[in-house]
Amino acid sequence: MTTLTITRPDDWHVHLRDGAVLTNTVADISRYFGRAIVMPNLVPPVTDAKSAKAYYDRIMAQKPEAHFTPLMVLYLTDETTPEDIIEAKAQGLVVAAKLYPAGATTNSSSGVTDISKLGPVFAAMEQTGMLLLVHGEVTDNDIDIFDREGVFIERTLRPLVAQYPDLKVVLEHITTQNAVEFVNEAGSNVAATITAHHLLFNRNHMLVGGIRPHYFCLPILKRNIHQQALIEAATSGSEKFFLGTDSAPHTQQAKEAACGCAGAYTAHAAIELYAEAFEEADALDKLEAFASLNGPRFYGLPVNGDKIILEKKSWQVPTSLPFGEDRVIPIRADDTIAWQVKG
Ligand SMILES: NC(=O)N[C@@H](CC(=O)O)C(=O)O
Ligand SMILES: [Zn+2]
Ligand SMILES: [Zn+2]
Repeated sequence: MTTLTITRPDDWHVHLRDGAVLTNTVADISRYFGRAIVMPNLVPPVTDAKSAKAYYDRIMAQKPEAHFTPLMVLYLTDETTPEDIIEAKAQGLVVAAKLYPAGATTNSSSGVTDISKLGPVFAAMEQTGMLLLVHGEVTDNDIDIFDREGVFIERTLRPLVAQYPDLKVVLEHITTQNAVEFVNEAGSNVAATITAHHLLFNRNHMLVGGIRPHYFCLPILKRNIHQQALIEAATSGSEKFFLGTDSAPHTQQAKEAACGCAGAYTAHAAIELYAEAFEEADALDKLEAFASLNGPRFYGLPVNGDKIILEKKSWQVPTSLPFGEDRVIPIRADDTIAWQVKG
């Protein structure tokens, strides 16, 4: 049987949500990931050291596998102060702060309305070495949803990166060739995460033969030339690109609705789906750097000290999975995945 042994990977972008569903999301994410950057877009959001500690404790109360550590993130709002950053950094659980342009995505109504007012906050992040994670989409009604990432890069991100050259910035869940080019051309302080679903799918998967709500996520799946650019970036060996699942569960009812929520659930089989994408690109030898080495290097954290083993052994994904009192439909539901993690 074909096997692949890699250093234990980390997930640099995941939504675990809160309440009863933590039982399911924490079990899935901690199965083999060493660490996960836990997104703060709860209602209300995680905005300071105190709420980050409380959320951290709720995650740890689920008794994740011993190899797992959640890394916490502050949600930037118009009210965030430099003191919030300094206090969170000193507390030690928070490693990054997240910029959601107001209204860009799920639970982003408290997001930032005027980025120019956050100057002192970005300066404090630069000084304390706290990373800035960015949901990179503009929200203007007149900008087409397929163009929102590209416009955000030119209008907001390029000037921001120029203004704060020492700020470490991760452009999250990139979906376009424009984003790949921007990150490649930027300094070593700029990196990006790429999801498994943006490597495996393009907008045809979501829209041909019927509308498939479980493929609907933000930033939205793009045309195949962009998918190809993401595959090339992830498998290029460049240290600037690393694994971030953006596994973002919503209940089956919330997805299969007249106005369905954005988000795809991949935490049930994350590294397995990435392995498929890398195998398809004939680049399995590049998976370890992308999944296990580049992320910690960029965050200034040690690489995990142990290994996991992937086996080429097809398995059937269930029709749905438990999600608190509800069900979540995972990516590849009722279909097979070619790889399995041993043990
Ligand atoms: N990716 C998504 O489609 N949804 C995420 C939010 C986000 O990461 O933008 C969610 O929280 O549901
Ligand atoms: Zn996002
Ligand atoms: Zn996300």
